[in-house]
Amino acid sequence: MPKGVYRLPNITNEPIKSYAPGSPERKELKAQISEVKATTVDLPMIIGGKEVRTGKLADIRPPHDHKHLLGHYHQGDASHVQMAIEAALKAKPAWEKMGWESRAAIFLKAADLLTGPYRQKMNAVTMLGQSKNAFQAEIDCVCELADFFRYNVKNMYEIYHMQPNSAPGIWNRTVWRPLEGFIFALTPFNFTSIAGNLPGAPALMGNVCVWKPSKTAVYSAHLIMEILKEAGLPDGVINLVYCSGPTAADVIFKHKDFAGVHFTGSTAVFNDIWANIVNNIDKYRSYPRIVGETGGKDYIFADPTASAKEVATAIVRGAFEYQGQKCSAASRAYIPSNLWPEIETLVKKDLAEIKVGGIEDFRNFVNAVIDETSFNKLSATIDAAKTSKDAEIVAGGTYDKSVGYFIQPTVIRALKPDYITMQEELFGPIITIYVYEPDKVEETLDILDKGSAYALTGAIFSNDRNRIEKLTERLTHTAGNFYINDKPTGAVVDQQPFGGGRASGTNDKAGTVFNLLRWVSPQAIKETFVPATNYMYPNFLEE
Ligand SMILES: NC(=O)c1ccc[n+]([C@@H]2O[C@H](COP(=O)([O-])OP(=O)(O)OC[C@H]3O[C@@H](n4cnc5c(N)ncnc54)[C@H](O)[C@@H]3O)[C@@H](O)[C@H]2O)c1
Ligand SMILES: N[C@@H](CCC=O)C(=O)O
Repeated sequence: MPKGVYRLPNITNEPIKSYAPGSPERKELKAQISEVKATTVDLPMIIGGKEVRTGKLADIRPPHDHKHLLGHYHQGDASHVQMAIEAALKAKPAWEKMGWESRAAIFLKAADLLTGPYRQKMNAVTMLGQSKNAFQAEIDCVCELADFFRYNVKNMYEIYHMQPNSAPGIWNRTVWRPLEGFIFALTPFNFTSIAGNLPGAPALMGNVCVWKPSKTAVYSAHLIMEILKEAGLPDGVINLVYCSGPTAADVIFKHKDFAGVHFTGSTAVFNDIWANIVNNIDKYRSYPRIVGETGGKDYIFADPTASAKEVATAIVRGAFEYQGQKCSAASRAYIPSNLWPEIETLVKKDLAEIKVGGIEDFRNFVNAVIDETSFNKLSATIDAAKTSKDAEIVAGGTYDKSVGYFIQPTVIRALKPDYITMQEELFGPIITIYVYEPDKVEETLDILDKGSAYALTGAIFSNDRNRIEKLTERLTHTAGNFYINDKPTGAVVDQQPFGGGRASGTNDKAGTVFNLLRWVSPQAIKETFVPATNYMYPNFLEE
């Protein structure tokens, strides 16, 4: 237990390195990419601190170069999920007794290992495994993951300082207890930082976890475990299993010690999870915490006074960075007809310059989409738009999977505002534009508001302060992260707390106190210094 009310080290956002030609970090990263590419790894599950190999191997291949083998991972089954739960529950008593400063030190050390000796390995693994270019990898798997680990510590510290008042003669205290049972962290492919944060945040608060990563992000998940182990995380606090989502769900959601799920992924899967938990509600010791950040159909709305160049740049960056595989990616835009001809020309000019290809050529702005399933869905969407009377292809529209899963950045113009790609999340480098008449702003805002089930991110562009105020008010419930004159992607921990409402999730804002509060069950303690010795209160006495 701590003997002192310790102050934390100063915590700031991890600076982003540039990887400009000639920079030392570029040279180091290229060397790491070559090394990771030349090595064939064999990745076990990690349960109770032990490496678990099943011999049932699945390939790890770069999405941009699917003939190349990076290695294998060992697939588990229901018995491994059960083992992971048992290992977590075994580790729980010692972990929850450990002083908060030791838990904090482990995650602060992990952040320093990640941003120091492991920086370029983590970048290389994420770039090769998830097809991210150097900049996209750096902002995700290094900077954002380190920010999550560090700001979670700062936020835990603030939570622990949230203490009640005490009347004379008593001392009231709040104990920020971890939850009873274990947490299930179920993570997506697209952000290594999110994958590390979902088990990391509950663990920091004293919980134990079973972590099932996406099958297309196993390599970076395994490296996060290595770093946490080196940082001193005790065995069994986080247990990494590789099996299908439904296999894990079937064991976990029937377990009496299931205490909560920390999920990021698609809305359909989250709905399935929620229903599964409801169906098993009688089995649990406590009401489980359900935290899920899910899909988006994120928008750009340009007002007739907006700058065409600024809107065009936001479209190109917002829709096509990381191949549009950000939950925040701009995937629908409402553009006034007075600006459209200029915006169309500018977007086409940028897209003519943009290079698409593998991650080793650092000039490539767009890399491959995550897998063949995604490639097939996106190429079918493009083909449907080509033949639809309600849409036309403005730019891109080609694709090729012979070497990697490449989809050319594509702009579709919807000729009616409810065309399918204006409503549904695609998760790829495709944006759909609806051109509206400048005298129809109000009607268009209604279409935007009701046109999709999601409310994750949104951006407005305008050069008129009164309109900015009106648009901000009118669109209040359409986005958990709302941008004025900026693209809707690239939220930074501690600056733009991230998460959305409606079908986009529970909006618990990763990296903040709001999220961490979901992983604790506060206990109020009242201690009386001189206890009462007479049961009577004065009002019962005779006159
Ligand atoms: N709101 C956010 O903060 C945020 C951030 C990143 C990604 N996302 C969303 O994530 C999605 C992309 O990621 P993805 O393709 O990895 O998502 P996904 O929903 O396909 O998978 C997420 C995780 O759930 C598992 N899973 C899949 N089916 C399951 C089932 N039936 N039962 C239990 N588990 C199951 C997967 O194996 C994976 O580990 C997009 O919809 C994107 O918008 C949201
Ligand atoms: N936080 C990221 C999105 C994470 C979802 O995939 C952003 O703001 O672009």
